[in-house]
Amino acid sequence: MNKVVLVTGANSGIGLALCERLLCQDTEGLQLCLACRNMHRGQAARSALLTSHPEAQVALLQMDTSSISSVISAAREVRLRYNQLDYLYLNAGIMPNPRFDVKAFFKGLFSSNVITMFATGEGILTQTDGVTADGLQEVFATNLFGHFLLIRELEPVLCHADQTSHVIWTSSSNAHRSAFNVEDIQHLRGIQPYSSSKYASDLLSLALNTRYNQQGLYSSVICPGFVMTSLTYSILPSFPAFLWTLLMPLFWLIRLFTNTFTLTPYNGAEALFWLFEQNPESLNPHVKYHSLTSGLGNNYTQPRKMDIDLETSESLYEKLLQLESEVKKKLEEKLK
Ligand SMILES: NC(=O)C1=CN([C@@H]2O[C@H](COP(=O)(O)OP(=O)(O)OC[C@H]3O[C@@H](n4cnc5c(N)ncnc54)[C@H](OP(=O)(O)O)[C@@H]3O)[C@@H](O)[C@H]2O)C=CC1
Ligand SMILES: CC(C)=CCC[C@@H](C)[C@H]1CC[C@H]2C3=C(CC[C@]12C)[C@@]1(C)CCC(=O)C[C@@H]1CC3
Repeated sequence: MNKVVLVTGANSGIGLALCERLLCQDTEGLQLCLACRNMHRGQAARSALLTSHPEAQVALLQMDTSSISSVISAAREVRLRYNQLDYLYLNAGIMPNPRFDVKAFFKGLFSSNVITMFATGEGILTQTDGVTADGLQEVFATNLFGHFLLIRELEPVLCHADQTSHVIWTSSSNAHRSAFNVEDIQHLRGIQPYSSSKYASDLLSLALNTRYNQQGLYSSVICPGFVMTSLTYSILPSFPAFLWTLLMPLFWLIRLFTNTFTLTPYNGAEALFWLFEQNPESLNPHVKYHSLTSGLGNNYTQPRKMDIDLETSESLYEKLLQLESEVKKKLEEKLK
């Protein structure tokens, strides 16, 4: 039986590396669906995958996770194309207008917190958020809410009594409880929308397991480590990509102290790939699976307990359900 795998944000970075790794492992038994907001970039990714795996079944799906109508019509298309979805990788993500606090970085360098700072980016990154056409905070809509809506819309192909399906979130070590407020789930009143959205995905994953395990749907979260992709290049915009490459020897050195410097999309996709091979029923809903790379360059996956609780995860879920019904009502009124 072919396994059907849908990946959001599949046209670059960690998402594309995951697709490449999945096809290397099993070209013929997979039906890959690349969900991309930009079809030109999606086509380029599909062509690159088919060049190295000409026999593979790779489909494209247009979806902008920040747009309610786009997610709803993409989900409708998925329901038409497939009877069952085995894996749903929720990987698309943004960190817009990042601000790198140089002063805090140098202060952190000479503190006992230096390893945590390199592993999580804690205390040195803030962002300025935008607002989507639907009136939602952009980071929340793209990284979390669009994906939540997608799961809800895909229930008929994800929930089967006799078969399990696995939803896998690309979260982050930058997901901090301190950045999240259940009274402000969109992070309207803060300067760390990225961290808030990733913490919310950790909470949401737990709530999904509570509500859906009996229907065969399981959810897990991973952290890819620090990976050089367009998302990280944008952190220092005046720093061209080739300068980042020049820093590689320094990063390899840092890797001797923190195995979270996975650096390449291939390494970053380790935990995503590892989860593909696991029985979802055997996984712990309270842990995050980290992609790690040792000083010698060996990849492995390690589970680490998350700083989350059931009560907050349930409150978040209720608020997401409420927002879902509000946005759907608005959409219906618009279509009338
Ligand atoms: N790089 C790192 O160090 C880390 C990354 N992560 C997470 O990994 C995930 C992948 O990021 P990474 O590979 O690093 O970065 P990339 O920028 O390379 O990949 C992000 C992907 O998400 C897509 N995307 C962005 N916005 C939308 C949208 N509105 N609708 C649909 N797709 C969208 C992008 O598409 P497009 O090409 O059109 O922009 C792209 O394919 C993200 O969730 C990120 O938060 C987590 C921890 C560390
Ligand atoms: C010498 C030098 C220029 C070091 C780079 C320092 C920082 C730019 C990086 C150190 C740790 C990195 C990190 C991220 C971004 C870049 C750093 C702050 C993330 C926040 C990127 C997005 C994530 O989801 C988690 C990453 C954690 C580590």
